Amino acid sequence: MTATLVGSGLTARFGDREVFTDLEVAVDAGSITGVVGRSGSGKTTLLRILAGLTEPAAGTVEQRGLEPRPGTIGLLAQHPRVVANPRWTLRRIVAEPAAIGRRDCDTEAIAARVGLNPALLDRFPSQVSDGQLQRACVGRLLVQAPKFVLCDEPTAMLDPVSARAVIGLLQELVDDGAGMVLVSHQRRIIEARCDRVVDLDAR
Ligand SMILES: Nc1ncnc2c1ncn2[C@@H]1O[C@H](COP(=O)(O)OP(=O)(O)OP(=O)(O)O)[C@@H](O)[C@H]1O
Repeated sequence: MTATLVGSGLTARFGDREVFTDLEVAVDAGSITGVVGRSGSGKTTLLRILAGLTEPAAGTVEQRGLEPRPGTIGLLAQHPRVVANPRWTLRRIVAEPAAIGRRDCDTEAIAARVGLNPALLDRFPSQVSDGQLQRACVGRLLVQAPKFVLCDEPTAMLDPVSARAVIGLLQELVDDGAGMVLVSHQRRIIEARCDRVVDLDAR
């Protein structure tokens, strides 16, 4: 059975404001579901609900065809600095999922795979650029190897070369069988990469 992450009848509400109502979203293993919509339409809120970080006002999120276990969902944020622990070196950020699972991790090899100079692994987030930090976060995802990856504008902070590299690495995760939800304002990326698209403006 193909593993699928499914959100059914999702409603998000903050105070009196309903951000979206009765939304259906699904992503199968090995495919990409794009999420588009104007600023404030609820893209980040939807990812947070799918990740279990925000409770929906109505609706359910389920992982079908999978044994529930920690680490099945990975997140890649728009602003890596907001999510990266400032007191951890990039080495620890990259290797932490392996440490949690008591697995070995060849951090240098991961750094090479994501195009991060291994000399940067012993620096802290404040000592590297946004692009370098985002590459470390992608390396962490490669170590985590989640079944589903939720990406919130993962290239918004990056120059075009780094952006292409990050998209290529994310595509590798999908080619290896992960299901991905990709929020992007770049219609070109959405049209080229996504198997399904949820348009929060078309509702
Ligand atoms: N914790 C919160 N409390 C109150 N309102 C919130 C909260 N989080 C989000 N909102 C509101 O919900 C709406 C959707 O926000 P969200 O960040 O999901 O939009 P978005 O589509 O990701 O926007 P952008 O493209 O600008 O990142 C916005 O009006 C926002 O102000």
